[in-house]
Amino acid sequence: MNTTFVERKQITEEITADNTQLSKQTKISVKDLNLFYGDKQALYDVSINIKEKEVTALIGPSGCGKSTFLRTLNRMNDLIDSVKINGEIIIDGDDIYRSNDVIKLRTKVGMVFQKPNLFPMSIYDNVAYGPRMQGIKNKSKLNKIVEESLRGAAIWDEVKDRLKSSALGLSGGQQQRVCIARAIAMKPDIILMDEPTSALDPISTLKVEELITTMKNDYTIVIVTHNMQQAARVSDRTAFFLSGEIIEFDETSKIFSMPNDQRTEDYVTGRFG
Ligand SMILES: Nc1ncnc2c1ncn2[C@@H]1O[C@H](COP(=O)(O)OP(=O)(O)OP(=O)(O)O)[C@@H](O)[C@H]1O
Repeated sequence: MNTTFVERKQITEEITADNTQLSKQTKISVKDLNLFYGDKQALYDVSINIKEKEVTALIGPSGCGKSTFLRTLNRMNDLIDSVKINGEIIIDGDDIYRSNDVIKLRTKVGMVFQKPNLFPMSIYDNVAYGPRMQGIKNKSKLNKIVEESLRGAAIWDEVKDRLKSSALGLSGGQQQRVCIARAIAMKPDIILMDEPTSALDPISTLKVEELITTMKNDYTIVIVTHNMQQAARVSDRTAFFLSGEIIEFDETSKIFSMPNDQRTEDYVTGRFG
């Protein structure tokens, strides 16, 4: 078949656009990651590609290394002296353990912890804290960031009339959403969540889950959860960890309905763990 130059150019552009789309999809690429606490190995040859603007759930029994793995993604384990790491974690083309700019990394990769950990200051100051540390002093700029972040965390309407009140006066569920707003205020690309609803009541849990589902339009989210229903409800892909290894990583619907590995099936059906 003879194609004209214009047709060939168009086809090439389409293929390039497709490839760009494909290469854009992996946000975090982890290869052969091993982590040791002193002599004790906690992660074994972990390799995984985490896609952008998706929710990836990390599941597995207690002590299997989910939180340890999550913390490698923004180098939180660097804070522990005995930790040794080898392998590769590439985020947006940068090997994060070869670069020394940990502050930049933690700006790009925000984190929300198990228990709300707001500072004993006003709601406004909690959310404005990070941007102020980055040197933003302009009042109207800060107001805008605080409002956008609280809106982004689906808590604006509940707190807009009490921004100057102590954040610690909020309910646990509200505090956790302000923690999410505080993470959003740093304009991250990736948000890591370590069992973000385990300290919350069922209604607050549902609100945070709804929030996570809408947030994936803007952020890549990696969440550790012990709650199988939660993983099934909020995530696109799920990684099953066991004894420091990833046993299986696939679309969440597959992991929960037709896993490849018997150990995954035993875990998701509650036969162990
Ligand atoms: N700071 C530390 N020093 C030494 N060992 C640690 C440290 N943190 C975790 N470990 C060990 O590493 C292994 C993995 O722990 P990790 O907390 O990552 O597991 P997890 O899957 O997140 O568990 P859980 O679901 O109970 O939170 C465990 O054996 C744990 O005891």
